[in-house]
Amino acid sequence: EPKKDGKKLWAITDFDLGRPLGKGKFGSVYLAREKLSHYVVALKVLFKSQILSSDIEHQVRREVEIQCRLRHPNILRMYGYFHDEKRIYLILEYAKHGALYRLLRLLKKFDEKTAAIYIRDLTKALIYCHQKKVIHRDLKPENLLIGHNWELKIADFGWSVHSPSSRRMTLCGTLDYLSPEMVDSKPHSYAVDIWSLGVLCYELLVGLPPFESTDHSLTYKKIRHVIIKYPDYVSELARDLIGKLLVIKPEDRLPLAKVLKHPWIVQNAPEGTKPPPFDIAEQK
Ligand SMILES: Clc1ccc(CN2CCN(c3c(Br)cnc4[nH]c(-c5ccc(CN6CCOCC6)cc5)nc34)CC2)cc1
Repeated sequence: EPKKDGKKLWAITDFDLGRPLGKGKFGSVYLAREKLSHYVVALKVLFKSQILSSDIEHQVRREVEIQCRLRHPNILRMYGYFHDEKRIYLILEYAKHGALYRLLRLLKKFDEKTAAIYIRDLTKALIYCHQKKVIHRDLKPENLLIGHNWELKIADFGWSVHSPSSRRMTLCGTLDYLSPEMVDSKPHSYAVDIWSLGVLCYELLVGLPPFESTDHSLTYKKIRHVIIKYPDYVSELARDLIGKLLVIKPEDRLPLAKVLKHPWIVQNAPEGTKPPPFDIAEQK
């Protein structure tokens, strides 16, 4: 079979294509099965024309080079990639239970034990990323998928970069997860992922991100001054952890290693506890 420096050269003819799993601006993701092994994957198909016209070729290249190198139970695997005349194909791990934001919308919010297990696992994945000098920069429920054991997987490294970076990012996604230094387009580092972890922790417990508001300038203001309101059901320990992550000065944010030792995590997500299964009805 065709090979290039030892690696198998994939082609679309190696796969049976299944149902679309979702559509994005630059392409779609399909369920797919490798013909010989019957291995099920998610095939992200991107259109070269769209990528070139939106000048995000460097972003796609970085997504591939970064995600192919990362091997962690809480990071979605990229097994390989190939292209033809019109399209680029990314061969990704298939996450059986879809995106976390869908589960969050269905359940409204998670109990403190479930949220703590998710935050514990994401913290471990971020420690691994930072050791590999990768900043994710876009941690939010839309980019978190759920595997067959209900474990969280960080996906979509399209916005990740090698640290340190001051790349201006065109604000296309939600502002809710932007850290103060990114809002002010200052050079940013690993600490932006620690900030996002704090935003995510709040959103898992409350169902809405902490700085959400109708108009952008108000969201920016709330981020810059860390204006947070907690519903009374959020425990003191959870508030304490979130308060140590959502800190203006990047260097003052709680280091990831200390997150794993925080009493809210230790008490609610002791080592070995696994995420609960959810019997979400298969809505057609
Ligand atoms: Cl170019 C582009 C196109 C689309 C998207 C948005 N998604 C990004 C994540 N995609 C998935 C990836 Br990558 C890997 N594994 C997946 N698994 C799923 C998935 C799995 C199951 C469902 C349906 N279930 C219905 C019942 O409840 C549970 C969910 C829906 C989606 N989506 C993905 C799906 C598409 C991002 C970029």
